[in-house]
Amino acid sequence: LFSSEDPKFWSSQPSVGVGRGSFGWIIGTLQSITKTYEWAFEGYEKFSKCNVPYVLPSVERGAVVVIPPQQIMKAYGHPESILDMTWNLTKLTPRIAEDLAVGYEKCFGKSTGWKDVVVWDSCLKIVSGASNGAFCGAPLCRDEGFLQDLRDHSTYFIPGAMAINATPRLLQPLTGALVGWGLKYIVVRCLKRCLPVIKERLEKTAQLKADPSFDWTIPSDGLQWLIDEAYAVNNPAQLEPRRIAYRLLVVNDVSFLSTSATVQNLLLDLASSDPSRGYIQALRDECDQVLKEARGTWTKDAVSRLKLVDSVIRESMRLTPFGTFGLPRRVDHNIRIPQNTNVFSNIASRDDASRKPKPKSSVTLDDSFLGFGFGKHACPGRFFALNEMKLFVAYLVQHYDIEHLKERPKPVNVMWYKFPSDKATIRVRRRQGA
Ligand code: HEM
Repeated sequence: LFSSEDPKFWSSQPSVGVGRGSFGWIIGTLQSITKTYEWAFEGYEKFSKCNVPYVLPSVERGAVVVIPPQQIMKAYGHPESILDMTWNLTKLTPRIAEDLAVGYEKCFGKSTGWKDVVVWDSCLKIVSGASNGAFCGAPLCRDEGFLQDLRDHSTYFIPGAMAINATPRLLQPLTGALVGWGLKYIVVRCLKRCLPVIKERLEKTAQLKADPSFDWTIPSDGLQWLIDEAYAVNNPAQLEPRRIAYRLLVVNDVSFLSTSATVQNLLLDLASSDPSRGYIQALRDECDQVLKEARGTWTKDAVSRLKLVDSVIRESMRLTPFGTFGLPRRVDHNIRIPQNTNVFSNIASRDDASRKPKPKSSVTLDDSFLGFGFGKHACPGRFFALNEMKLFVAYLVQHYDIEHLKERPKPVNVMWYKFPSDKATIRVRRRQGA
């Protein structure tokens, strides 16, 4: 049950969610499936506000220590890397804008009459197409079968990992095998579609390297950068098509589910915002103005001028983060917390309004906004993600009207995750002349 071998440590710490008596921890661990969200607020009020760490039972990770916001800087260190794709946003931005438009037209339609759309499903479809425009380009990014396989892989992978973590250690080989078989089946489907494209890329790259006059324009996308990187390390094994395909899968797994979840929250926040505040119109005005100044084409510079859009994304991420807790780390030196203890940070319940923060971009990491994590392992894809999300918002407000939602559908809190409500719908219509 405990992730540390030192039961004395746990019983001596302030805690939330632990019942009384000998079975207190066991009951708490089971209750954590549905009560973690509630406990986050209790723990924040009782301990975090006074700068005191506390412990919490968790079915997925055993007992965890929750670090108070004041100690996050010290505990998590400083960021180390940003992804190569960030440096290439100049090339990628117009393509992402184009693929977003394709996705919107498929999911939200072109009719000026009102249409019901399922928010989560649409966000997954639009984001998977646009992200893969940057990751591997056409034809794969327009291959609906391949995109569906990628979506299946990511949506199976995360609950699968949670199921393995939540299983008692003795039974983990069994859950691991079950989850692994399911994933293997999806991987085979993905490979069937993408291996021929990867092999063709590799052949053309090799031909161009052997003969610089070979007539081929080198694509500018993540797949090509993976191939270039494989050449750069001078190890033929890295050029194995399957290995490259797995890397493409991993990039998709870490990226488009988080991006889709964030934009679906944003859509629901906008749709349910008080119409008299005019948020949507203000965003539309900013996007129209910036696009006009950029002479009708979305470039990296133009996107960087969308300040209001950026603030709206940051605020929506603050209001509904991807999880109640996050940034899991394992203690590897026995300092004041025993070795192997799991450490978490509270994301959902933070009293930032009282700190009067200055306006900051969503990609600026600070200890009062943990949407992209913090420290050494903060999200290296955040610049890419923000660029894509801003374009997502721009296309939405410039091309569609959104009917006001009286009540904002809530995410489903399971353990420390917030799963998007997959049935939530909104009504949209294409704007006249858009
Ligand atoms: C809105 C979209 C996204 C959100 C909210 C998000 C959030 C996060 C968070 C919270 C972490 C963990 C940070 C920590 O533990 O301190 C993370 C890690 C990571 N993210 Fe993202 N992410 C997003 C998009 C992306 C994209 C588009 C990519 C790649 C193209 C990406 C690649 C990664 C990678 C590789 C890591 C692991 C970093 C490490 O362990 O050092 N993410 N992300």
